[in-house]
Amino acid sequence: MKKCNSLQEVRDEIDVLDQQLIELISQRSHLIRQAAAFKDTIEDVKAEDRIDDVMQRARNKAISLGINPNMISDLFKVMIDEMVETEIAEFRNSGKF
Ligand SMILES: C=C(O[C@@H]1C=C(C(=O)O)C=C[C@H]1O)C(=O)O
Repeated sequence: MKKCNSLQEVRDEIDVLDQQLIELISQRSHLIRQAAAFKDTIEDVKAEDRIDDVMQRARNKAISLGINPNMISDLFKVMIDEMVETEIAEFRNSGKF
């Protein structure tokens, strides 16, 4: 991680990372929509076991990086809840439901 020499430099670095985070979340969101095409039921769309795996992997990664796993769980919960809703809408629009 880069060592910054001023508050402005810190903020500039944060601003760049925030944009990258949003771009990654956007890419994730587009992938989630594609998943609907490979599913047959609403239970498949929700895939609770897969959510548990994703959450556990995210928590483990947070712990390995020394950041609070509960913060990551909270962020992922908001993100996944929203994305599953989007996938359900995509699934319904596909006419399979
Ligand atoms: C993308 C999927 O669909 C849903 C979205 C998930 C996610 O946001 O990671 C995980 C499981 C499903 O609830 C999937 O089944 O992999």
